Amino acid sequence: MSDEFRFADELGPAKVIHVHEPAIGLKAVLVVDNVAAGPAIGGVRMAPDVSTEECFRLARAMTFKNAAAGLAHGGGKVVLYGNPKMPVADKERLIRGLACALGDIRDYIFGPDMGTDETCMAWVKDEIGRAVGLPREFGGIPLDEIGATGWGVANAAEVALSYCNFPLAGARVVIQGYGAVGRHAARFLAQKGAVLVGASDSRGTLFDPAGIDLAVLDLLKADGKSVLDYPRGVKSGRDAVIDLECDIWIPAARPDVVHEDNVGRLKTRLVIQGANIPFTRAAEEYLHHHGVLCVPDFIANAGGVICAAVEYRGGIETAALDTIAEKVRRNTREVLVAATSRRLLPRDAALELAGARVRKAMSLRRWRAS
Ligand SMILES: NC(=O)C1=CN([C@@H]2O[C@H](COP(=O)(O)OP(=O)(O)OC[C@H]3O[C@@H](n4cnc5c(N)ncnc54)[C@H](OP(=O)(O)O)[C@@H]3O)[C@@H](O)[C@H]2O)C=CC1
Ligand SMILES: O=C(O)CCC(=O)C(=O)O
Repeated sequence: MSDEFRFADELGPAKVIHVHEPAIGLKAVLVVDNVAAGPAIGGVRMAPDVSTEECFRLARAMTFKNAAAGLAHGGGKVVLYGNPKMPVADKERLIRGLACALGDIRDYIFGPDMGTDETCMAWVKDEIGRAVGLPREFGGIPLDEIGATGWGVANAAEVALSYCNFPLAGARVVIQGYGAVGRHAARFLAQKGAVLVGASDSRGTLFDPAGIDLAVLDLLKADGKSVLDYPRGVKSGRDAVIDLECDIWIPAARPDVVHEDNVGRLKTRLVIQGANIPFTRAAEEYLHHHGVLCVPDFIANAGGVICAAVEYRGGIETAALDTIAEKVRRNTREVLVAATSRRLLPRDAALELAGARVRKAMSLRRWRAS
């Protein structure tokens, strides 16, 4: 029993489901963490090296994110083993197979995450009638296409800057993981006068202190190319993104990229976490003690799931963007006020805020763990 319940604590997880269909090479894990506030929403992450532990940690982050945002949803996540860039017919077969396997788990609502997008969600909706982050043609709000999470990240950055000693206009930004979250965060920050000086992807890092032309980089990425194909700047390995000097550093890729052994290399003044669980606690503590403000993931990157919740209730894109700005700004302010006035790690202030809401929701349910 101890192995199956190795992640169990007073909040969850409610269900851990292992999906295996050898006939189509389908291997996946669903973690439904906590459903006190309502059915869990959280994306499907497709990558070759995911794990059950990563899935649990991401599902827990969704529990806190959804509670902090005041959504009528608990937290969950799916990891799907495979290369997200596989031929589209193979990917469609896997996603449709996954949807069918989990069709009866009604307390989980599918959404997009790394390696999946609105097209994948359309396949899920077609199979089981239950998905968010859908294409417009299905009446959805395509959250990655409109940059819902990047919009929230940019709003969090604006609020956080009132706790830093520099303006957004002219601020040098570095993005680790120039994908759906990263490129839109760069776009919204650039609209406010910030300058993208560095960006990385799975293949390497680009640095151009003169400022990267977002339109040129976006075209390259849309064409399946790398930041390394950008015509100017200095190119290096993907890990080098940690060393780039900047004012705002935004992780927007995989977990635990910054940890106690490399955090000392960061040369920045503000971190806004676009990715889920991108820094270890030890790294956040290090930054805190060195005066670098770090806005935690489940506060800063809630834009995507807020958009998904608005879509789920039949709302429209402008309502989603307004709701994201309002909720992310309010939560960022609340967390930073608590953190500065009580000298807390911002993550601890955020956990207090979200944890209290989860526990309150649990206390109102018949079945509760505490
Ligand atoms: N999409 C959303 O709305 C939300 C996403 N998030 C989180 O944001 C993060 C990014 O998600 P999303 O933008 O959707 O994902 P995407 O797949 O769209 O983009 C991920 C980016 O990270 C790069 N990347 C992948 N692996 C690595 C690596 N090992 N080192 C460096 N870069 C890497 C990819 O490179 P390449 O282009 O070469 O593939 C790509 O540029 C994830 O943590 C996700 O959970 C959080 C909230 C909502
Ligand atoms: O895509 C969704 O439904 C929710 C977004 C998500 O998974 C996340 O916030 O990490």
